[in-house]
Formats: sequence, structure tokens, C-alpha cells
Amino acid sequence: MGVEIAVKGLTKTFGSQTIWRDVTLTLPAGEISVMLGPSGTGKSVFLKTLVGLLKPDAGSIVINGRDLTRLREADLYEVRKLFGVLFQDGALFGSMNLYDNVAFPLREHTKKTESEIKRIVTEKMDLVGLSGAEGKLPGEISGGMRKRAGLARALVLDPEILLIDEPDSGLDPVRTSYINQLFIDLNAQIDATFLIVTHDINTARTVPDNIGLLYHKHLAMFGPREMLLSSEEPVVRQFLNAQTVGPIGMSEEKDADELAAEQGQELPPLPPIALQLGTSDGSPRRAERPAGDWCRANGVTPPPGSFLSDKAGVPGVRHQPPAEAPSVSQAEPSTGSNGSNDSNGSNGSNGSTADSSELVGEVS
Ligand SMILES: Nc1ncnc2c1ncn2[C@@H]1O[C@H](COP(=O)(O)OP(=O)(O)OP(=O)(O)O)[C@@H](O)[C@H]1O
Repeated sequence: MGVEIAVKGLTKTFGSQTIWRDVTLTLPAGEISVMLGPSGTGKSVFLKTLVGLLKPDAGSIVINGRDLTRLREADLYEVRKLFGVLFQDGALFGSMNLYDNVAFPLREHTKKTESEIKRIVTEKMDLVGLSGAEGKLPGEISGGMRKRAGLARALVLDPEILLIDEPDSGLDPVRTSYINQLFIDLNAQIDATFLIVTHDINTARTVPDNIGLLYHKHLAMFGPREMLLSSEEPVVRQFLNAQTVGPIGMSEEKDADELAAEQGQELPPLPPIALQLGTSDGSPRRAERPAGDWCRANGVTPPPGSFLSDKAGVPGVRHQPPAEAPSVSQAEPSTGSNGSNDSNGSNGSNGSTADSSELVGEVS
């Protein structure tokens, strides 16, 4: 079922530079969570801190009752085996073929025989759709294949936690969709908790069970997807809807003059909440809950047109709701979407009451 990761009061600095402070969240066991944030807000630093590659200045990371921040190096080494990490570029050894790259952690960290290793490597290569490419060098394959090879390598030790850093970087939208589908299918098949760092709004809107947003040296919000996707909190709303209006500026925060210039500018209505992507064989997602569950339980009216399509609300995709779009309280629960009951940081969420006749999924 994967393991829960409970982060409390986590703070990280480099010298006089605070990256983020007092980050508190719980990644629910077996669920997919996504961490968003403008560039440079420390998302990669967060992943590296979780896996123990960087030491926080304060706070705790508790997994299976043990606080990683307090472990001795030898114990940390053991706990790290719970993690599989997929770095942005796959982090493959350029001189090794894919088979040897994927086999590397098994040869390094286990005493398995070559025939056992072959069975595992073959299984993981198959799982990520790379059967037949074992003999290729990383330089001979596409960026998408490199990421999948990196994923196969991250899976060979059967991790309970999978950390994935910007899987969409350098990939076209179609390859991004394929790798997202792979994550959903994997999540349904293996016992692991997923944390994906991404900038891709489509990924954020359709893949995870939970969403977090790092902004301006703190965790602005973390919780079930429906909470974030219906939030009117300015920074969450701006980021998840890819808008220029809001507190996030070109490089960091907007200054007072820039914010004053935006006074009175009308924001587009919140776009509808998309259905979560389902598994490719139609089997339930691991943490599947009926669409609109979180909104119902929390008295939030989701934006009109929500839960009708997995394309709803994706910037650039126009969404035309039917003339009489059923509100979620009237609609039959749809498959493939949920609202987690783990509502860490349930601050600042509410629903839009925008007129459905004006509804488009496109935002500026
Ligand atoms: N080892 C390090 N020593 C000093 N500063 C570091 C170190 N690693 C990261 N930083 C700094 O931490 C900040 C956050 O970096 P990080 O790569 O985590 O951001 P990010 O949110 O992942 O950005 P992006 O979305 O652009 O990938 C940056 O200012 C970076 O320079």
C-alpha cells in the first residue's frame, strides 16, 4: 500500500538563503501527490531532503515511525532503500546500455544472482514499455525513452515511495500524456506512494490525488485535488490556471506597484475541475473516490461543468458544457476522480459560482 510520509515544520536554508520554512504536510500512503511551484522555489530541494540527500535545518520527516532527519548515516542508508527516484534527465550512465543501467542498483545493493537480476530487469523494462531496447545506449534513444529507462531503474528495488522530478521536462505533450498514463497504471499496480514535481498544469489537474504548492519560501497549500482546484486563494488560483494576474511575478513575487496596477482586473471564472485520468485497463485507481466527494463533504460548489471530462479546465482546451450541466450534487458519481479525505492544510478553499453559460476552459 506504500507508506505515509509525515513532514512537519521542515525548514531548509543554504547559508543565508532560506529555501522554504515550516513545511508541514502528509503524503498519504499509496496516493499520487503533485508538488507545484514557480521556478526556484525549492521543489527539487524538497525531493532531495525527503530522500535524505540534503539535511534540513529544522523539522521532521517521519516514515514508518522513524524520523529520517535524526537517523545515523548507516540507518539512513537502509531507509533510502524505500525510495525510488526518477531525476529529470533519467540520470543514466552514458557508457552503459539500458539493461546495465537498470540492473545497476541490484548489482550495487543486493546479492542477487545474474539470473534473478535478469528476471527483474526484464519485468521492469516491460512495465515501462522498453522491452527490446535493453542493448541501446542512453545517447541512442529519445528523451522520453530515457525517462522510462530511469523509471525502470527506480523500480528495481521495489520502492515504497517514488519521487519523480519534472517527468515532463523536455517532452512533447503526447509523450507527457504517455508518461502520465504510465504513472497512473504503475500506481494501481505497485505498492508505492508517489510524489511528482511538475510545472505541467494538465498533469497537475488530472494525474494526482493531492496537490501542493510551494511559493515564496513556504507551502502555500497542500491537500486533496478538489480543494486546490476549487480554491480562490490568489496564488493557487493563478498557478493552477496559468494566469498572469495574481501575486506571482515574472521572476518572484510582484511588487506593490505591480499589484496595484492589477486592482479591479476581473479574473476569469474558475475553470471546471477535470476528471482524474483513469487507468488504461479501466481498473480502479488505488485511491479512487467518487468525483466531487471532497467538494460535497466540504460544502464547496465546484465550478460549473466540473467532472464531465478529463480535458476540462486545461488551458488551451475549450470546454463546452451541455446546456444543462448537472451540478455535482445531482450527477451520478463518475469513475476516475476523487477527493482525498486527508485534508492537510484545509485553508482558503472555496468554489466558484460562475455562470456556466460563459464557461470556457481557456484561461489567459
Ligand atoms: N546544493 C545547493 N547549494 C546551494 N543552493 C542550492 C543547492 N541546491 C539548490 N540550491 C538553490 O535552491 C533554490 C531552489 O532550487 P530548486 O532546484 O530546488 O528549485 P525548483 O523549484 O526545483 O526550480 P525549477 O522549477 O526551476 O526546477 C535555488 O535558488 C538553488 O540555487
